[in-house]
Amino acid sequence: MVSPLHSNGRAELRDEKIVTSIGDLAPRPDLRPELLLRLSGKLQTTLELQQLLEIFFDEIQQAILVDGITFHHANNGLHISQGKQSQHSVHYRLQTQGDYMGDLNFHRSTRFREHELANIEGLLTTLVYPVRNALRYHSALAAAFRDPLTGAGNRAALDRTLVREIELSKRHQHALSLLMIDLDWFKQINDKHGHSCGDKVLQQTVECISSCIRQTDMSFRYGGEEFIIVLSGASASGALRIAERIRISIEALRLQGSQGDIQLSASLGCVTLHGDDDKDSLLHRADEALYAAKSGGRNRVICETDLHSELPPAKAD
Ligand SMILES: Nc1nc2c(ncn2[C@@H]2O[C@H](COP(=O)(O)OP(=O)(O)OP(=O)(O)O)[C@@H](O)[C@H]2O)c(=O)[nH]1
Repeated sequence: MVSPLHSNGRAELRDEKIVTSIGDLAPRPDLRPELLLRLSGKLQTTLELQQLLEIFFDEIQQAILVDGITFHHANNGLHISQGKQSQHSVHYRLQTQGDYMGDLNFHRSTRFREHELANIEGLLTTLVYPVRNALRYHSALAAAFRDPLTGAGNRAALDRTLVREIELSKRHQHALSLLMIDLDWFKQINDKHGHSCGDKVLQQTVECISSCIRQTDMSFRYGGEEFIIVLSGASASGALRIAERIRISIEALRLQGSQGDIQLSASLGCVTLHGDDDKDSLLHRADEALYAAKSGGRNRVICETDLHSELPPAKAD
């Protein structure tokens, strides 16, 4: 059912309604049937949420003047806006058969009138199922790029991200750093406490890493107990600070295994993009730095600059 909730007296004036299904909201007489038909047809041409809302925003202008719309999905962090956000807004929660499908706000500099709200609701009936299909498509796509055990990005996601971030970094001349992280003596944890305990350690490691980085930084599972962090905008010194923070946090984890406490530590390689780098050369240098951290005693961070400073000085002729 549609249940209005009015709240006035704040900077943003909001009305709130819930759209539960197409059946709840019958199209109103002052919406031309051909408009609804065309809108429905256009909304079926894409599964991309961004494009869907673009089409919706453009088309509804023929029935009602709206300055902007914003869509927000609390569970998967989606936030999309079209047009501009004005002082007045009306808010709808979209759901079908109990499935939450996001929140949609309509914005305007003047308050919406009753018959306009009725029109918006009529228009919304065309959007409910296309949004549901787009959300399912989005989830399927996200799952294809996620490691199912830890929720970190998988190798395919890493490849795509690195190619994109390297290109952006070169185009906009901002720094890009990468950390390669490998848990120390992980085989012994599996051997002593069992494989499922090892799995939990991997999950907690990813949680720990996520708590040390920004939401915009990206973490990936590179191999069994090996992870990559892509730090967009981070210089070598910034990346080193983050790497140390991760190393200390992993060492501080208190984990209980089937055979007693687990003392965890990790080794990290830290590299920063050079002008002539591509994805493979960057990963190769990170791997070298990580190898040096392992052979240097583990539970440490090695930067590529450390590697070079260890090289013997060039011989004078
Ligand atoms: N539980 C669990 N173990 C895994 C998974 N993937 C890989 N492994 C294990 O990770 C272990 C990696 O062992 P090694 O490569 O010898 O590395 P390590 O014991 O950490 O030693 P160093 O890296 O040299 O410090 C192997 O025993 C793999 O079976 C997984 O998804 N779950």
